[in-house]
Amino acid sequence: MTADSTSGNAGGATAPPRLEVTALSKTYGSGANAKCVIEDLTFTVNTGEVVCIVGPSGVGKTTLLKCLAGLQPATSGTAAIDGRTIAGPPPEMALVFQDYSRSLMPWLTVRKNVRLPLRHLHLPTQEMNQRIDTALEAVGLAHAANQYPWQLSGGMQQRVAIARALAYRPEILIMDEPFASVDAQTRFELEDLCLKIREDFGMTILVVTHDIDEAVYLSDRVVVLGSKPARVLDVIGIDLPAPRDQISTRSLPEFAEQRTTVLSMIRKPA
Ligand SMILES: Nc1ncnc2c1ncn2[C@@H]1O[C@H](COP(=O)(O)OP(=O)(O)OP(=O)(O)O)[C@@H](O)[C@H]1O
Repeated sequence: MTADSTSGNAGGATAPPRLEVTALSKTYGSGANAKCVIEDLTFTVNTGEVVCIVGPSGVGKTTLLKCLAGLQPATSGTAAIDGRTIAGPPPEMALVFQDYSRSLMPWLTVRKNVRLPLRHLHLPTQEMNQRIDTALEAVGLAHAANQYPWQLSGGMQQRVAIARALAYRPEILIMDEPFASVDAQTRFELEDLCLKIREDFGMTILVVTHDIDEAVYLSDRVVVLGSKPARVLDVIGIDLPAPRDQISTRSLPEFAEQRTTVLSMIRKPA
């Protein structure tokens, strides 16, 4: 099933999109050195949706995420939250990157790492502690609050990075290949954690991943990118029953069908 990339109404019949990317292009350099990395990208993410972006390696995902996070301007087109063009880091957004080992401070305990982004919110101490406790509880790391990142496994460190984003209570969570560096079992657990976060906190979640199965498992819709320059090939609605389950969902004939749809789209000659 293919959903129209501009209608974006999988999450509600008339609700406007939470995140709206419209004809977004990014060119680095100028003149003879100009390199168009992203061309005319248009897609939406609705409130409470999980949307995955898939595409070939080096497609320009970091470039796209930097534009969405307000860290660099688009060359043309817009990215907007609730209709407001993103011109700087949006306060309602948090990011989780793949490289958790570099995003955590090794000299701070888990608790202090999770507290880092909250310093700027000037919260009363009690509320700050409550947010940290709730976030650590949500990722199953309440017991590790006083340990240091280097005392934890890779999967646990990535949970700390996710807890840090959760404690900030973003309305929109953007994750860049967040589970790429962990073993298969941990990856499944973190995928389920992602779905649980959506249920528990009602977050809108955008995930970049190279893993087609992961994209189908997690998503309400999958945005398929073609490369050189990156452009939207299709937006595919994922029609699988909820709640999703690592064994039963992945065993469904519909899962295999949707996986094949996404894969053939990626492998189709440009
Ligand atoms: N600041 C920059 N100046 C010039 N070119 C850049 C810049 N940043 C990225 N690029 C180029 O844009 C292209 C896409 O890079 P980007 O990092 O966005 O891709 P990616 O999908 O994140 O890659 P990967 O999958 O390898 O992490 C690459 O060819 C890269 O060399």
